[in-house]
Amino acid sequence: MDWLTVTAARVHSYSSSLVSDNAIRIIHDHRHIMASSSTATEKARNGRGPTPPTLRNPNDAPPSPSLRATSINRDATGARIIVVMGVSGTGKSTLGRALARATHMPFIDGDDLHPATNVAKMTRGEPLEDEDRLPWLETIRRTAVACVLDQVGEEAVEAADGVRWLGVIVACSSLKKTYRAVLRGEGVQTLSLQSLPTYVVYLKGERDVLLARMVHRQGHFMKADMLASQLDTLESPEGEPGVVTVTVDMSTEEQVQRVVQVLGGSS
Ligand SMILES: Nc1ncnc2c1ncn2[C@@H]1O[C@H](COP(=O)(O)OP(=O)(O)OP(=O)(O)O)[C@@H](O)[C@H]1O
Ligand SMILES: O=C(O)[C@H](O)[C@@H](O)[C@H](O)[C@H](O)CO
Repeated sequence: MDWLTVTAARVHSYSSSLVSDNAIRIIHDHRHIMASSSTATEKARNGRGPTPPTLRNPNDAPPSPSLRATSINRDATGARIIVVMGVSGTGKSTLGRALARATHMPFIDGDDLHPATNVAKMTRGEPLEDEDRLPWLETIRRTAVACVLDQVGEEAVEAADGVRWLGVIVACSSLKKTYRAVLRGEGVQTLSLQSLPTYVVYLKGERDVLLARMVHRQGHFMKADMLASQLDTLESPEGEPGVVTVTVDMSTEEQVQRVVQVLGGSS
């Protein structure tokens, strides 16, 4: 078995006990997306076709210092989770995807991990409560950790800012301080990586702007009349460690630039 297979098998066995099938699908989708984006970057850089990804056998000699700095080692040193948070309609999915493109990190949309019962409840216009959100938040943390484990030993692709970003971007409302604690790994049982550093990008916006966006948004289960409960539930993360605030009146590009400026290179 090569290292890729070992990694995939480990993630699968890890995931099967702690992470849903949907999460496994998302991780595998990311592998595909990352492979495509690496290929595109490679082609753009040297005008040639793709080169196979560099996969390291864990029994090989330790990597040179320069390689160690640009790949996730077996303890996932250098990797981090970046959570994009805010109430409904702030642009978490939009910014999360844009950040993933800019940094070549994989992206997990927390909405894709809601159990059907949560989606049904929100579709009926009923706000979620702590007991609905806590198991979902644990699933998000475990999926993010599994996604990082899946990258162990792989070289990160250099982003336009020259930084090789390691880890995963997650979009999740993360409305309360206790929810963010779960996303940071507090009290969540995982097989490893309890200390994977977690940063928060806070999308901050005024009610009127968000309401206008939600009213105009088509085909989404979360309707505009849910905004009030979202804002009532929100506990601002400002003042907590590792938080970058961006406002919803900034363009997505400006938001990406701000996050890259603050978090680029730090881990
Ligand atoms: N920076 C921005 N400027 C203007 N419009 C934006 C910006 N970011 C996102 N939008 C728009 O706002 C709407 C909500 O964006 P998005 O779905 O990404 O938000 P969200 O926080 O993920 O929402 P939800 O949590 O309800 O799924 C979309 O129509 C999107 O195109
Ligand atoms: O914590 C929550 O109440 C949920 O995460 C919501 O925020 C929705 O999932 C999201 O807004 C989708 O529209």
